[in-house]
Amino acid sequence: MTKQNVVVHDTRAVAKSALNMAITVVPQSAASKPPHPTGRYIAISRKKVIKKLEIERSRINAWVDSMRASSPTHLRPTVRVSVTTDDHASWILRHPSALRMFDQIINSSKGKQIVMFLDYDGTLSPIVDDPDRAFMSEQMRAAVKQVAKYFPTAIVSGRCRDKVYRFVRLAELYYAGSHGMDIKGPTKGPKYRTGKKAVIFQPASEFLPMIDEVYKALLEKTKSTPGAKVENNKFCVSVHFRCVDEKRWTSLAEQVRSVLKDYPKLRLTQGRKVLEIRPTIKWDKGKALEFLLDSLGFANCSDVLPVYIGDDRTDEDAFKVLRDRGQGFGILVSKTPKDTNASYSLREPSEVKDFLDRLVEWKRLSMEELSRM
Ligand SMILES: O=P(O)(O)OC[C@H]1O[C@H](O[C@H]2O[C@H](CO)[C@@H](O)[C@H](O)[C@H]2O)[C@H](O)[C@@H](O)[C@@H]1O
Repeated sequence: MTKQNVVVHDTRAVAKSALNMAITVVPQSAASKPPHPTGRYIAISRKKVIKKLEIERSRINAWVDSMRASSPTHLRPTVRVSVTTDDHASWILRHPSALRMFDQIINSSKGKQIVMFLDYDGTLSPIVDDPDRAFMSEQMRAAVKQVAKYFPTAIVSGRCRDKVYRFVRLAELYYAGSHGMDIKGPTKGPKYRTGKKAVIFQPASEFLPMIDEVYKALLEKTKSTPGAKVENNKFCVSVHFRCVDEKRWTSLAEQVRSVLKDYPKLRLTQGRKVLEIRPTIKWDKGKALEFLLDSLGFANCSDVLPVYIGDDRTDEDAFKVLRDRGQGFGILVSKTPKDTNASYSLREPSEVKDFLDRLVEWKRLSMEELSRM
């Protein structure tokens, strides 16, 4: 016998076994027999199992590498100057400042209803070490409140909806928490075109017990890593790397992966020094944006201009939806060049506030003008 095969009992178990290495090894002769009529089984070679493990490992390394690359401590000063000068100049040509292009943006809104979508962390509030202390300023709250007076406005966040509501505290907004998997309409304010009462939508509710379980398992698994923080976002979980010594990032990512191997219905995505665990359902911030437009009565309408402002990879799903629809535009909040589907850029939350203030001022003046006619 020169070769052995691995026999497992369905495709989901294949993935599970590949990660656990809890595999049944049988001789080639047995594995090559046709499947038993009552039990489904497939054979995979040891080579394939090893390949899967290698893929997993390189995925972990890729996450950690990209987190490192975006960490300012890893940019050598000499490199930083030359790279940012050239790259930034050409990037900004492709994604000009939304403040500088304000008049152009406003011109494209003629005859259309602007609908505002705002991410929370890094967009309305500055990034801080402690996720529980990511407060928005009173000035930003006032700006968002004014925006919501004139335009339907939604907060779309990876946070759990209740938590983001506690930070924002404005009842007149739509809130899409857990990356859009928990949507609720405003308890006050206009109902726009639909005339519907408050919207509630939770496409991943069946995952609640699983998310709770994985949250507890992650807490337990990562408690040996100083600085690691696990945040329960109701329909998803965040594992924070920000306060963890970079030397431990790979082992923390492996801890996360080792918990996840038992949950094939969950997947991992990456944000700003955070790994996010969420259901494999086809739902993201882009789908949430489309759902909200439909709920507001703007499905298949050409007289609507959705504007989405966000800073994170997960916001790219929404930027892409707008780009694909050829309707409205995304604004990326970033000081450094990044691959993005957004049309415009803003450097930081203070510029987001300036943009919102200008939008409100423009709307107020144009309404005054209309009333004088
Ligand atoms: O969609 P968002 O509203 O941008 O939420 C994405 C994640 O944001 C939070 O983490 C980020 O902000 C923290 C506070 O500034 C920071 O400490 C962390 O490093 C960032 O990744 C939030 O805590 C996560 O749960 C969200 O998934």
